[in-house]
Amino acid sequence: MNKAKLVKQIQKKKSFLCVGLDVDLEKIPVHLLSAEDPLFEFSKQIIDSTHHTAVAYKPNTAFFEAYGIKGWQALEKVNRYIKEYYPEIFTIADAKRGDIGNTSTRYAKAFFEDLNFDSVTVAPYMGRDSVEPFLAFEDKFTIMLALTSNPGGLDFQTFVDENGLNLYEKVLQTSLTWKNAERLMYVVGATRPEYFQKIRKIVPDHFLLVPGVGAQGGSLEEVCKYGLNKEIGLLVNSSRGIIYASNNKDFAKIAREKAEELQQQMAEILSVRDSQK
Ligand SMILES: O=c1ccn([C@@H]2O[C@H](COP(=O)(O)O)[C@@H](O)[C@H]2O)c(=O)[nH]1
Repeated sequence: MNKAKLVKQIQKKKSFLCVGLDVDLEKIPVHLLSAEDPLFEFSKQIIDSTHHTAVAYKPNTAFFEAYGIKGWQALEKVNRYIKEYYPEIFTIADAKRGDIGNTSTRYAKAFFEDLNFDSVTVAPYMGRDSVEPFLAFEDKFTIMLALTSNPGGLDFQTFVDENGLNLYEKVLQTSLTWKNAERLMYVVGATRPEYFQKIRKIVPDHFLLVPGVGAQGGSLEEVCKYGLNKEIGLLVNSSRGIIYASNNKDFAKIAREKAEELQQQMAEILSVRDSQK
């Protein structure tokens, strides 16, 4: 998918919601455990009940990989289902890959060609040659970790160098010099709203994937204050806050209500912003 299609969908739905599919068999409603493929069945019902509110789905691959071959098959089925029934929706394999060049090429092929995701998350720690193989794929996006939402995110990412630059700033600045840098997006945690203004100065035009709203306590309003750009430029993710809002038979209905709540807050923020233009 290209950026123009993503932006068009965001404007049409008045939403920049990404629903995270962190499918844990210990958390899904018990009646689904007897389904032939519970990982897929749960994901499918969540997708069918939230697709009108969401512009992206983000299966976290760990939750599928944990179930071995069956998990990989379910992951492939989930992406294929979205592509078949809701082709306008952007898909993110949250896999946090990255390795020496020839290995990264194989990871990129796995997620972009074999599994056909629109994007994959990548850790930047191994540098240019570990990320550029992902960027070689046209109409695919590489979402690089910049400033993560977890408490340990500050262990290294805010380390300051001799020029006074935080590590996450160095990562952002350096990545802009890489080939096909326009195919980058960046992960910035919703739990770090005080950093968004600085980050937007370095990457004013790139999309930011923002996890941490909902279960991790991040605030949508705070993120939007400096995170929004002229094309909206945000994909705000919520996983547990939507998909596990109920673990009874009504889980899909409740997930829909939670997703609608977030989408309505987004529409409201966009309408206030438009009225101030
Ligand atoms: O900095 C990061 C990077 C990735 N994640 C992932 O996003 C979701 C968040 O789930 P919630 O249930 O909405 O908290 C999950 O898959 C994480 O692995 C992140 O949280 N922070």
